[in-house]
Amino acid sequence: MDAVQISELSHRYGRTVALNGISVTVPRGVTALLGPNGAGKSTLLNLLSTAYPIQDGEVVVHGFRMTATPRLLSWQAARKTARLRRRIGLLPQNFTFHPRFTVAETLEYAAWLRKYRRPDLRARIHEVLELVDLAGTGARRLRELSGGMLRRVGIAQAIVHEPDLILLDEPANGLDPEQRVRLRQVIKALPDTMTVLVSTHLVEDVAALAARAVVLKDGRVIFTGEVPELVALAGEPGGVTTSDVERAYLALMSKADRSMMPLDER
Ligand SMILES: Nc1ncnc2c1ncn2[C@@H]1O[C@H](COP(=O)(O)OP(=O)(O)OP(=O)(O)O)[C@@H](O)[C@H]1O
Repeated sequence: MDAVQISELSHRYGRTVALNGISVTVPRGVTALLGPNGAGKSTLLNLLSTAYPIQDGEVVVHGFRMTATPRLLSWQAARKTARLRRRIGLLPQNFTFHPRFTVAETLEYAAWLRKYRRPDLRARIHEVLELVDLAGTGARRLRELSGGMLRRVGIAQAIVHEPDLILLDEPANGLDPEQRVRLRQVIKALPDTMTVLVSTHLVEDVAALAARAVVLKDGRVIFTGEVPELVALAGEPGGVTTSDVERAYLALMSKADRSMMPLDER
């Protein structure tokens, strides 16, 4: 059974329909969540992370079922959400922590927030810093770090409590090319027991880091499957280089645009 199962999930902000009844499954490993601005990527990640309550539809994350709950949460539902939250790690789009915190303090705080208690927390932090290519930086203050390093601290705080599901919202946004490459290497090296969903609007991220992709447009899923299947949609057999994926992505977008036009204008 796939790690994450999403059924008929919808989300509105007032009159804006951000997600329009999407159904999709996500297996373990790295999946790219691709789509243009406003497609609904952040909304989906916020719903999966339990940051937003579910309005309509259902999500099952590693065996935990989440559905719309009445405004007045029962204490059992609140406890269930709190338990699930400990199994999830989120790097939001605007991740910040206190600039005077050291890297190690930031991770200790993130672990405490998730009620992750281990007598050997220091050893876990050491292990995580190695994983994100920040070994030896535990005593440095966040304000001294570069943007790329901060982003890797962001990934470290998302995985320190050994979650099953990691949600990374546009982690490479605004980084220079070298830092982007480094960040992708870190994401690719995450343990394959984890389910990692990485949102991006950069097609090059997909070719470089994910085996699978989910493509969203206007709150709908317009593709889900292996990256080579996405490339094959462009009608050309072959590799999964950035330009292959880019061609396929553009073909998919224009096909989706056509399918939303009145019939006589296609
Ligand atoms: N808090 C909000 N209030 C009102 N509308 C919102 C809010 N957040 C998102 N939206 C709208 O919902 C739709 C989906 O937005 P969302 O941020 O999920 O898309 P996205 O794919 O993450 O876009 P981006 O790549 O720009 O972050 C957009 O039309 C957006 O304007």
